[in-house]
Amino acid sequence: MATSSTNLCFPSLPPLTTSKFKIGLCQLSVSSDKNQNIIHARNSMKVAVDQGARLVVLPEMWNCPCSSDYFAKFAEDFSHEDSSPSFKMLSEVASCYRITIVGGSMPEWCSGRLHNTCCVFGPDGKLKAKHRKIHLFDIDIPGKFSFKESDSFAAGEELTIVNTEVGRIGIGICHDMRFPELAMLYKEKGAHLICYPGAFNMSTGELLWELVQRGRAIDNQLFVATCSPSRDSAASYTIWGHSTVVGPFGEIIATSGPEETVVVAEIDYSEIQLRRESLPLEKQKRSDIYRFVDMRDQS
Ligand SMILES: O=C(O)CCC(=O)C(=O)O
Repeated sequence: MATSSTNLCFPSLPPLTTSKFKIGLCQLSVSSDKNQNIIHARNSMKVAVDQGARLVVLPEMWNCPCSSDYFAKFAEDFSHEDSSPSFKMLSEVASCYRITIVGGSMPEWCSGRLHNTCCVFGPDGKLKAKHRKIHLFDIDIPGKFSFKESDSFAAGEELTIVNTEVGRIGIGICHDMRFPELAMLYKEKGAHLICYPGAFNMSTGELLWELVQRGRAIDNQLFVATCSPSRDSAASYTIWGHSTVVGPFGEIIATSGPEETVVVAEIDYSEIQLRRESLPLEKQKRSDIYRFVDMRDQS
């Protein structure tokens, strides 16, 4: 089968002994041929690994066009690995190169429902975590843009934070990034990094994509990484692109344009401690005066 990989393996990499490692973001072009998308993702991950990436992140909907015409047709049931070629390929690539993969997102069938799901694999090829998108993207900007993700998918119900060989990682998918509460909870639970596979569009991308991820990073003084599909200007849902790594001071460590590319950047978790020491937001918080009261109860 075209996704076979045995001759591409690396010898096993030594365990991470410092707080530094390289992350690879595979900003992929996605077609309406699922097999082609799988081969393409595999090849792109090899490019990231060849540049030293120990953690590879894929885009939201890397194996399926971002369109309700395709989600159900392309969905896989991950509980049957043999009938889930996308899941199988991610597991093989993780074990073959001994890397951690945050596997973007894919449409998943489970108990008759469709979810927008991210699978995280460890260097042994085993599934470490599965995040189902919690906040579905329903938007209507009259005359400009409308999309109703909840017509296709059921929302996930759980946070996903996972210990990996490359730190403690919180997972969100695209619109999940707009909700600061989720990132705050990940910070509280000890995340070093939050990965958001995403696919912002042309109506929100330019203004908000970078702003939102920098906001999540600086509020919580941790690393944020986003990975998007590349832009296809002819597609019905035109994607913004610009996969990015942000540091705990809100600084852009690496980013891309809209085109297909692999971004590889170094993350140094010791920066988190430094930033938190020099600007101790945690100590400065006034939890004694923050009250989220529903004002309707006061009237
Ligand atoms: O929040 C946005 O502006 C875009 C979100 C999105 O594209 C998505 O969740 O798929």
